[in-house]
Amino acid sequence: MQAKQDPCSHPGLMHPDQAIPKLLDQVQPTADTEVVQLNQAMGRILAEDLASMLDLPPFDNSSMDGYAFRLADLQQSSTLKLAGYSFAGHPYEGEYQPGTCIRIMTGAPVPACYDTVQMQEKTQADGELITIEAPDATGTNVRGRGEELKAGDKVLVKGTRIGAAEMGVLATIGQSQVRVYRQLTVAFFSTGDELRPVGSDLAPGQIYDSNRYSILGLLQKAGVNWLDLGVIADDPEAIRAAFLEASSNADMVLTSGGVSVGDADYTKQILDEEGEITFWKMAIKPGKPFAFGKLGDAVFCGLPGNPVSSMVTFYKIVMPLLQKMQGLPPQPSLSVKATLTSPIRKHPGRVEYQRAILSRNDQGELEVCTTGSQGSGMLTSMSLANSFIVMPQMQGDTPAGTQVDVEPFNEILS
Ligand SMILES: Nc1nc2c(c(=O)[nH]1)N[C@H]1C(S)=C(S)[C@@H](COP(=O)(O)OP(=O)(O)OC[C@H]3O[C@@H](n4cnc5c(N)ncnc54)[C@H](O)[C@@H]3O)O[C@H]1N2
Ligand code: MOO
Repeated sequence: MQAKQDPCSHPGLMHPDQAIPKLLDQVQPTADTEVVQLNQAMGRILAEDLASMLDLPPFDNSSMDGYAFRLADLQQSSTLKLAGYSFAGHPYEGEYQPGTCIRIMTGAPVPACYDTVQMQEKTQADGELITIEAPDATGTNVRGRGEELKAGDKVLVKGTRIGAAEMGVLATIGQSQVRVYRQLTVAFFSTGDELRPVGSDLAPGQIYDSNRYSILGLLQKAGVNWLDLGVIADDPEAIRAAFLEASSNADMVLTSGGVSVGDADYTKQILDEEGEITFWKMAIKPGKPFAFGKLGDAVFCGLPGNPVSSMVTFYKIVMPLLQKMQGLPPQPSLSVKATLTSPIRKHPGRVEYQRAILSRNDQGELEVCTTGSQGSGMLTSMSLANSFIVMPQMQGDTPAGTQVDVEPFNEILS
């Protein structure tokens, strides 16, 4: 017997694997760059390849507190005479005398006349006489100049998002400032007469506007500037005015609500009049009604009003668009297989992103269960989740015990 189709699906809906590349073709990376000080560079995207100006490390140095010496000298006697000191920042500058060693600290330069370091715990000091347990090989405990990188080697490539490690790497190669892509601005607002801002009282039939806050959180994680235009009433002229203000101040205009077929769903209509609508509706659940287009020079994304739908469409569609516009290369989404521990009810017709909890069982195997009810208005299903179970478009009901595809939330959602 044929499984019952998703009643909200119909044959015109495009699979996200087809639709997302088409949408990506319609946006371009920003060409604008600027130079920022390194302490302002966190989260920004590198606009140039960077080569090291230095060998790394820049000089031979000790990886241990101990003594530096010539390994060959230990063949005559395991006791060497202390000739001086090399501390980090204070190199030893004396001449080499056979049968000598120097006291050396971690990170201090190993003078060219010595080739090996022994850690303090494998030595014995008696005044200026140091008895050393011979290490296995010449060069032990010496971090050689250039062993990590040679001057001129490429260190970071254009399109890298600068995270904590990159901040440190840039400092290591002496970069006090860095050229990055211009930070994008996203203007956003919610539409709906039922929406009230937090901090106000609710009259019958009203709810708090939550989408603006989840979207704000996502935009902050995405590393863009944002312009919050608040809640706009279900009024064509108010929406038109908001569109114009948003599009003249931003690279992307993001709205939530009003993209379906209801009597007060004006977003698509005004977009059609003021700009261009190039795409609407995708075979995904939640998030089927998603509007895409152009508004002046800005890219327009109209997210569905249901709170989970707006987050899922942001994550699956808006995020890759923003990443491309910011100058990032395509970011692959990671997927793992896990065993479903509770059954899933699903109609064939749309790819479903079921909010889920991925964990390891006592045997160390990955297992996954949904967060429970999957209504697209139930935002707690997102806050409880650490992953999506991705159910293929034509999949129907699925029993516990099945291996399913799971996408753990990336840094944008966690
Ligand atoms: N006849 C049809 N009706 C609906 C369809 C359909 O295909 N045919 N699709 C449904 C699906 S799927 C979705 S998703 C929604 C999307 O509708 P809209 O984008 O027009 O959103 P609204 O109608 O404005 O709101 C939907 C829902 O979400 C609540 N909402 C809206 N904005 C916010 C906000 N900022 N914070 C919190 N909650 C918000 C709103 O009160 C509604 O409950 O359409 C279905 N209908
Ligand atoms: O696509 Mo809607 O987002 O199912 O609720």
